[in-house]
Amino acid sequence: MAIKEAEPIQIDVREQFQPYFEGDVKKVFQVEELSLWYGSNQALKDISFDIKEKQVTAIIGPSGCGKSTFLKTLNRMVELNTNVKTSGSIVYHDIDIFDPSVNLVELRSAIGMVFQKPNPFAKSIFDNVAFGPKIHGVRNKKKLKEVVESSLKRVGLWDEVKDRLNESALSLSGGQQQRLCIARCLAVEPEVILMDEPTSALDPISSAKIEHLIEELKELYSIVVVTHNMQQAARISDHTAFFLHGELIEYNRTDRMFSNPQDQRTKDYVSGRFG
Ligand SMILES: Nc1ncnc2c1ncn2[C@@H]1O[C@H](COP(=O)(O)OP(=O)(O)OP(=O)(O)O)[C@@H](O)[C@H]1O
Repeated sequence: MAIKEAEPIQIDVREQFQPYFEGDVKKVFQVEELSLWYGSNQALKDISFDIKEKQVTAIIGPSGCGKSTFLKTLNRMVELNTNVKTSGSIVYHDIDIFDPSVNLVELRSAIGMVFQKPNPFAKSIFDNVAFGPKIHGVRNKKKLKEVVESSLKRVGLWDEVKDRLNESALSLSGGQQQRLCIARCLAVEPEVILMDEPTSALDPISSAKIEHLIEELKELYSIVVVTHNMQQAARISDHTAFFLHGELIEYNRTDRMFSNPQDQRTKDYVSGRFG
């Protein structure tokens, strides 16, 4: 009788030890020696780190340390301020975003942004979401309706607003307005979403909804979120970057950053000793 060869046992080591296999997570941004000045005031100093694809990266640090500036540099919105100068590079996939050939409208739709204070346009709920696609040339009404519906569904707002799409967006609650702003951002099919303290103007229940949404969205998008709230960073992010006085002090997996920070200044900040 022929002896049957034993089937090799398939153990997916990567799955079991996922957290230790970070090397093959793709990068969406490679930030190299980035510095930025507003006039003569240097707000970012020699920042270098990679931002991973389809993960949530939190930017933390005390007020004035350069978090928002860094975030707005990732899609060059910071240049809407006058007298901004940068050095170093940010490579988005394989494109240097500072290259003069980069189309800023395209860059900013690929890398969308959501702000601290919900800022819907004084237009209907429908028109807020349809705005971006219209600007990008979508004229077909059926297509626009589809985009509006799918974007509102993705942020969990559809059931709440489907019967009042023509009402003003300003009639929504703060938390609903923030989800609408996220839907507006998703409607132009970005790849990256930058969020600048997206819950700090919201009540705890609305904040929890946004946090939950961020967790869902990272399946499809790379998310970079500035937050003052350390518990929030610990809850929602995979990686955390700690900034201080315009410098990147430490960048690590969030669990390690909070359980075993390498730099004394990070230790002090995450334990609430300053900031
Ligand atoms: N438009 C601007 N013009 C000149 N200086 C600016 C401008 N925006 C920010 N700065 C300066 O750049 C530095 C970093 O500011 P930034 O807003 O990025 O910090 P932050 O960490 O996001 O602060 P916060 O948590 O208070 O929002 C600060 O010194 C700030 O005064």
